[in-house]
Amino acid sequence: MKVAFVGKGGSGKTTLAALFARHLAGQERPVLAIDADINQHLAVALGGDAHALAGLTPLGEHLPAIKEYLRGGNPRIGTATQMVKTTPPGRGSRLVRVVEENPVYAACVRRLGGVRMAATGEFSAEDLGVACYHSKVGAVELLLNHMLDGPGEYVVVDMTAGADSFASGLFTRFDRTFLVCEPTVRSVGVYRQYAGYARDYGVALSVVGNKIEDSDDVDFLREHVGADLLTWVSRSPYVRRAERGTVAPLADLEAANRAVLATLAETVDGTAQDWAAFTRWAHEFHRRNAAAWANDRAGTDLAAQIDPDFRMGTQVLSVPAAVTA
Ligand SMILES: Nc1ncnc2c1ncn2[C@@H]1O[C@H](COP(=O)(O)OP(=O)(O)OP(=O)(O)O)[C@@H](O)[C@H]1O
Repeated sequence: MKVAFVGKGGSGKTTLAALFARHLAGQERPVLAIDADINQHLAVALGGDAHALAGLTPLGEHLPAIKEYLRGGNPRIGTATQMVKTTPPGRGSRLVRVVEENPVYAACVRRLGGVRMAATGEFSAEDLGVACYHSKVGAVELLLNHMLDGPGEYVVVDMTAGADSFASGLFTRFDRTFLVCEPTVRSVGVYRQYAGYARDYGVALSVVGNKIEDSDDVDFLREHVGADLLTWVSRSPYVRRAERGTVAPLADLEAANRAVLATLAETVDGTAQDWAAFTRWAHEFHRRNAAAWANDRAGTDLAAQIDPDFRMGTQVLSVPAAVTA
């Protein structure tokens, strides 16, 4: 399942993405965290030191080699020792799993705070002008396009702030997008913008309130975000200590905030169950459809016999009223 954290700059995307990835890793679930934020702070939020980012080979700087590998080629990514050693079974689109051995991961993925992570790379002078930062994000988009992630496997992406996160198609690649929202007019303003795009492009969006101090904060979010408000994280002394360089075990996070991480995981898994239900429906539909054709009964209202529609996140997939030629 692919999960994005988006929201206004400083709202807490990186903090919550890191906590969520640590929560999943702590439960031995396969997870890959990716820092696709212009401000690359995920490594430190996971518990890496100030030089942690420097130890990561950036995905964004190896786009051509990653492209070549995913096409079935045998490129050099990172150092020579990290080159793929086997010849692929012919050219064509190569798929990757959340956890596997491949030259892209060997070069670009490192374990930090118990979490496997990769990063697009820092914004640099070359990113100004013609080649913008989003060319770096292209490497993540490509990787996600080729990713086979089943239920129970997670890719957690810390996206760049505000409207910039929908300047590339990456924002449409997620099974669930968590919009981190402080109880402020500006943070809610970013939600409104994002909600419009989410509706237009079928993005499953949930709002996670952050830095909540009292019931007024919750009421404010409820008023402005309505049913999209999934849950909220309180202003946290644990996070404050982490900000000063002490990333303590997740067990030390306040219980209510730990419960929020479980809610996020359940929400993501709920999306997976919806897909599983849809897949079962689709198989049944095709089985009956094939049987109807075999018996020359095309035109029977098979779909209606199974189930009229399937709810998936915020979308309802309408099933055709009748099976016709
Ligand atoms: N629940 C919380 N309680 C206390 N402080 C928090 C909480 N969430 C985030 N913060 C603090 O808010 C600041 C911004 O958080 P963070 O860097 O995660 O935001 P961001 O949205 O990723 O920012 P950017 O847009 O710069 O990438 C940090 O100092 C972080 O420690």
